[in-house]
Order: sequence, then structure tokens, then C-alpha cells
Amino acid sequence: YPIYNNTLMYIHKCVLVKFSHFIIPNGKRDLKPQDSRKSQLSSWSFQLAGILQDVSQEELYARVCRRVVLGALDGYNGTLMCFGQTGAGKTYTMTGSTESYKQRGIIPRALQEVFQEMAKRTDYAFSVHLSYLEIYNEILVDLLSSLQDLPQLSPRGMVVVEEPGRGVFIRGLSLHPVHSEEEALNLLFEGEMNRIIGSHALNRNSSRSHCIFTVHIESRSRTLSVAKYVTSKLNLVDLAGSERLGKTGSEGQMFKEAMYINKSLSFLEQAILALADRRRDHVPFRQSKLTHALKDSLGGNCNTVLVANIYGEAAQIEETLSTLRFASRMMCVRTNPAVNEHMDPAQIKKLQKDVHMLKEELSFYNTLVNRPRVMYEPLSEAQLAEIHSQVQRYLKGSLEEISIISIRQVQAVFAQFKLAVSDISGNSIKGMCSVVFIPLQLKSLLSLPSSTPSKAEAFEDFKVGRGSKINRILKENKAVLLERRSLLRQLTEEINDVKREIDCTTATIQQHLTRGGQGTSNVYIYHFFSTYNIMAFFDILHYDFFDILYNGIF
Ligand SMILES: Nc1ncnc2c1ncn2[C@@H]1O[C@H](COP(=O)(O)OP(=O)(O)OP(=O)(O)O)[C@@H](O)[C@H]1O
Repeated sequence: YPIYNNTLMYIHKCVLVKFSHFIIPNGKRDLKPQDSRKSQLSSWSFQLAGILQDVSQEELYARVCRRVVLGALDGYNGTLMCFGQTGAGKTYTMTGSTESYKQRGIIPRALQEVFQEMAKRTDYAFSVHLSYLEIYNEILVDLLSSLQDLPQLSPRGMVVVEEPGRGVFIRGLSLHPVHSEEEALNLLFEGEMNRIIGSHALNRNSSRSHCIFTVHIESRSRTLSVAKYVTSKLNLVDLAGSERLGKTGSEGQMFKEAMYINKSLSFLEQAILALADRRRDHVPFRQSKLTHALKDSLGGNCNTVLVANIYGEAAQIEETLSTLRFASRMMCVRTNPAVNEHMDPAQIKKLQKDVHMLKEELSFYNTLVNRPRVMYEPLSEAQLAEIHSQVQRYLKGSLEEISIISIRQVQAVFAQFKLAVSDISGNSIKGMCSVVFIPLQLKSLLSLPSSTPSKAEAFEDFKVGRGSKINRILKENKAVLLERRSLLRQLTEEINDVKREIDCTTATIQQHLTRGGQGTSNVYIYHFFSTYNIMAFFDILHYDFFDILYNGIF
């Protein structure tokens, strides 16, 4: 199925006419008679998106409608429209048959899908409203007006209106909130019933009117901004049957009905032709109530599907060709589906009030903690220029620090750094000096380690950086100490030599004394021993003390 910009055309209920008579090749656009004489024509070609012949309602919904319905939940307007001659199966396709559940049509299936999908999308809060409009002989009828308490508007009181930001809507048409599939189906049946009762009361044929059942969806994210919300309209349109006046031979009211229907369908065709022709600036939407009401459902930002219902009987060939002609024109309409996003003015006002209050609270707090200069307003041109100048001076090395007192300033400083980096990488016109100088500054700035270094790494960095002076003094002191220690060791050895000599002498004297008398030399010997021990103690103490001092600092 070639899909041309979301404007699809499907045929439903093609039964009796042999399909070999309809050649539907891709790429061909217009009806191409093979013979100039109409009576001898045996084949025509139309460009369509697909043919659905003898398929179930379920398959039709899955292949044609599901995408549009799900799009509506994402915020895209969607239109599903049944077009074709009387009795070709438009109402059967759109609403379905009450005979069995399996034969329910597009509207009940779409309502089921909408509520099932809403239950799955738990991150969003949805609200759904329904409206049901009938257009009979250019008169707008609210098929759900019986459900509202307000006095019913006369048909003349309802008008098609266009408002910027809201698009096209019907003033006076009642909107009904629904919370479940069951509630929605009740409204659909109520509308159907009112259509039949109304037609009996006015003695008219219920199928001689256009019906637009609209699902209005609004969704708000439960997790993202509350001020933003998305809306969409899913229009499910059952058009009145197209019929040639001559063929019906109708008179009186039936003639009038047929005339109105044909007129509005002809205006619909004109609007489609204008939409398909890109050279046309003006599209005549206001010519009929139907085209005006469907203005933003045909072209513009909408996903549109046309289901063309045709009779499969040779006797209906003229109507079938006319339907297919209309459908192939519809294929040429280009649309640009877009999400209908809105900002809630009440929520924006509330958020602005909150921001104002928080700012006041912050400034009060800053006054209490003696930080009255902190600003939360956007920076002025002069402040931005000052930050620019500070960053430039910092990069050139003439400024030690950039003074920052607010988050906005931090952002501005980073923006300036970013600019400086992009200038360096992308600007070769700059003078050599600044181009060479800035990378060096930035390199040291940008190569700061991203995580905290280990104690040993920090010590090494400190030794070559800020601690280099202390390190040099310590190294010098250590060298002096080492020198002194070796001197001390030398001295100790000399003392020990002397001591050994003294020991020998003492032993000799002892021998003499044991042989000859006592003296005071014991005290002297003790004195020598004490000196030796103290020196040795200091040797150890000096060494350990400075080592402990050195390592202890770092
Ligand atoms: N695909 C189908 N399968 C079974 N029955 C169908 C099918 N299509 C239509 N019918 C039956 O054909 C009859 C006419 O169909 P329907 O009322 O849907 O036509 P219509 O195009 O809406 O006509 P009108 O323009 O008069 O409203 C109905 O009884 C309907 O149940």
C-alpha cells in the first residue's frame, strides 16, 4: 500500500463487480479511459492505498484505523471518513451492525482502543469528551443535546467558528466527559437513537445526513511540565450517500435532501481539489457547513483516512466510478500531521508566582546569612561584559581568580570558557601569540584531574608545586644532619679508642692498686662512660627526630 503523506484511501465492500475490471497500479493517478466512447469502456485505473474486499470489521480496523486512533492519543488530529453511494455500507463500516459484537464498526472499536491505551499510558493523565454532530440540509443538529441540563439551542444557534489556537469548532455543540468505554458507548447509542427519533419527528430519512462523531482528547504528563498539555480531535465521519438526482427520480423533500447532499459533497470535492493543488492559495472551506466543520480535518496537521464504500454491482458502475474519482483526488492531498501542544496560561501564571515567591525567600535568607549581593535575575549586558573581560584576563594570566557569587555567573563563566575553546579550535585568523598562549593556559585549566588523587600522588604534586620550597629546606637540613651524624660517629669511634686505651690503663692501674693502694680514678672512669652513652643517644635521637618530623608533615 503506497501511503501518501497520511492521506489514505480504502475501498470497503467490493463484492460483485469482477475486480479484473479495476486496474489499480501504483503510480497512476487519474481515471484513464481505454476508449474514447464511454459505453465501450471496460477498464479504468485509479491510485488507491489499498482494497479491502470481503474482510472482517476487525481486519478493516486494524489495517486502516488503528494508526490514526493511536496518533490521536499522541496529540495528532485524526479523521476517518466513509464516503460512497447510498447503501454501499458507510454506516456499517463506521458504526457497525447491532446484530453481533463481531460486527461492531470503527467507532466502538476506536473507543475501546482509546480507553485501553489510556490505561496503559500511566505516565499521562487523560481526559476524554465526546460530541456528536449531524448536518442535515445545511442545518447543524446536536445529537447529544438531550443529555445536557441547559435549554436546547435552536439549530440556528449553532455555528462553525474558527479561533486562533483552538482551530475549528462548533459553538453550541455539547461536549460530554466520559471516563470509560461503557460510558462512551452509551453516548454513541444515545446519539444514534436521537438521530432516528429526530428523523421520524421531522419525517425525513435518517441516512440523508452527514454525521461527525468526535472524540476530544487532552493529555498531560504526570512526570514532565504541568504547564504543557496536548490536545487532539478524532473525527469519525459518516457522510450521507452520494446519489445522482436523475437516478433517484426523487421529488419534494427527498429531492431537496438529495440536492443538499450533492451540493455539500460537491463542495467537499472542490475543497479536496484545491487542497491537492499546491498552486492554489485559497481553499473554499466556507462554502458548506460540512467543509467548514471539517476544515482542520482534511488538510493541515491531521492524519486523514478516507474509506470509499462501493457497490459491487455492474448496475452501479456510474456511482462507483464517481466514488473512485473522488477517492483518487483525495489521495493527492498532502497533510503535515503535527502534535497540538499548548501551554496552560493558568499553570504558567501559578509557576511565575511560585518563582517570584522563591526568589523573595532566597533574598531574605541571603540577607540573614549576610550575602545581600547574590543575584538571581538574568545578568545584564554590563555584567556579561565584565565576566567576559574577567575570563579573558584569567586566560591571559593577569587575573588570579574570577569572582562568582551566583549560579547565573557560573553559567556565564562556563559559556565564556566554551567560547574560548571553540575560538581556539576553529579560529585560525587570530594572532599567533594569543593562539599559542591560550591553549597553554587552558591546557593546565582543563587537565585538572577529575577525581581526588591518592595521598602519595598529592604529596609528589605538592613537592614539585607549592611545597617545593619547604622540600628544599628539609633536604638541606637533612644533608647537614647526615654530615653531623657522620662527624659524631667519627668522634664516637675516637672516644671509644680513647676509652679502650683508658680501660687498658685502668686495668694496669687496678693491678698496681691491688698491689699498692686506693685512689679517685673510679669517678673519672665513670665520667668517660657517661659521655660516650649520651653521645650515642643523641646520635639516635637526631636521626629519628628529623625523620619523624619530615614524614609527619606530609
Ligand atoms: N460489509 C458488509 N457486510 C454485511 N452487511 C453489510 C456490509 N455493508 C453493508 N451491509 C448492510 O447493507 C445495508 C446498507 O448498509 P449501510 O446502511 O451501511 O449503507 P450506507 O452506505 O450507510 O447507506 P446510506 O447512505 O443510505 O446511509 C445495511 O443493512 C448493512 O447492514
